[in-house]
Amino acid sequence: MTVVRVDLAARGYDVVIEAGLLARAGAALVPFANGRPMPIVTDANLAPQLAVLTDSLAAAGIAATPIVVPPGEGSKSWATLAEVIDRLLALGIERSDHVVALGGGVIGDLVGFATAILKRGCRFVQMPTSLLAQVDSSVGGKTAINTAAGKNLVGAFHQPSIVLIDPQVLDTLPPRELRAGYAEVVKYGLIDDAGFFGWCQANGAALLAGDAAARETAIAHAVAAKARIVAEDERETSGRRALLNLGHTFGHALEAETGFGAALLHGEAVAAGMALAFAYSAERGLCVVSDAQAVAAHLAAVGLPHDLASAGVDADGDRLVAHMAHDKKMEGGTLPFLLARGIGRTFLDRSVDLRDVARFLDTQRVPA
Ligand SMILES: NC(=O)c1ccc[n+]([C@@H]2O[C@H](COP(=O)([O-])OP(=O)(O)OC[C@H]3O[C@@H](n4cnc5c(N)ncnc54)[C@H](O)[C@@H]3O)[C@@H](O)[C@H]2O)c1
Ligand SMILES: O=C(O)C(=O)C[C@@H](O)[C@H](O)[C@H](O)COP(=O)(O)O
Ligand SMILES: [Zn+2]
Repeated sequence: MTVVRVDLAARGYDVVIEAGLLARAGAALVPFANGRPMPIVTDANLAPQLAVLTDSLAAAGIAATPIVVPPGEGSKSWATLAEVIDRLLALGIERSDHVVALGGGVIGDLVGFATAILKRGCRFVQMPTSLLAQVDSSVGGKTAINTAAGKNLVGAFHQPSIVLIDPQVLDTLPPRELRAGYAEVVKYGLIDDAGFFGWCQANGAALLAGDAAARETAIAHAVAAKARIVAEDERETSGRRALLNLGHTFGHALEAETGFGAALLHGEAVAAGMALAFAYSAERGLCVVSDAQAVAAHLAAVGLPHDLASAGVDADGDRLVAHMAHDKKMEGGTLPFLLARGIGRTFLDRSVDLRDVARFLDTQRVPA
């Protein structure tokens, strides 16, 4: 078992990583139970995992009330948020109650936001079941839904009380989803840890082929890295946490362009976005071309999008930049951009002109 502490004083919490934890989660959840049935929000693809969890809770003397929403990014919506909140209110939820988020990043972001605003703040537990959620979204307290104007535009910082990660549940995750989550693993190397990018180059294929040791190493490494960054800059005010947004300004624009859905998953968009951020950094003379090539080559080698064409996007630069207008990093009309001086040397560049980003994107475009 690995335990990583997210050190946020009164809002601090443990992230527990242990193979087989789902079946033992009931005992771990006893301190968070209140004598009434514990609500578990999950999606319809996770029926087997929900059954294991409810059995484990029952063995610990805790009844459960499942709330099942449709799978996919579409559930990060006003409609599903309202449905979840109404169900929780109907259950008579109190502020000190815990709601379990059992699922991928969609469930974690949705439940985190629902509990942030219910009665001005109820508690929640993250039980991430996708690689992306285990290495990134379950830790750090960013919660949100999407709106017609863009990605994650309505949300709150709301930390969970505990994060329970069972790497074994990844055995049933579809390969495409595993790959998408792997993009956020690679991100940690590109941000500030060139050695870990080297680890990814050496072990990424094994991880994606199901190597349990490789995936546990990646999860523990990613969680520890994210916990450190979040502890330094919980609310993304100093610029430190913004590093976790590498590839996301491009990526969110690609997600918006493709309709926030199965055409391009979040992790896939981030993969293409990171490759574009490195290509743009190389074009601006900030990093050597061979670093940008190494990033794109690794993403391509594991089957992830690594440019506009492989992301399935042929929109022009102006159109993609228009999607960036709502980016939450926007300050006084300018958008600080995550660029890189090399692998493991990401920084926030406040001198980027969005017209130049549009021009760059046009150079990357391969018209159909
Ligand atoms: N809050 C944050 O810090 C943060 C960080 C990264 C991403 N995100 C958000 O996370 C979301 C993406 O998360 P995701 O990639 O987990 O998507 P997701 O929640 O849609 O899960 C991916 C798919 O895999 C299925 N699934 C999940 N676990 C499974 C399992 N063990 N076995 C079988 N199927 C399983 C789900 O039903 C879904 O169809 C995006 O909305 C993104 O914006 C948030
Ligand atoms: O935790 C963070 O901080 C991140 O930026 C992690 C990202 O992987 C994640 O996709 C996040 O939701 C993006 O945040 P946003 O502020 O750009 O909506
Ligand atoms: Zn992300």
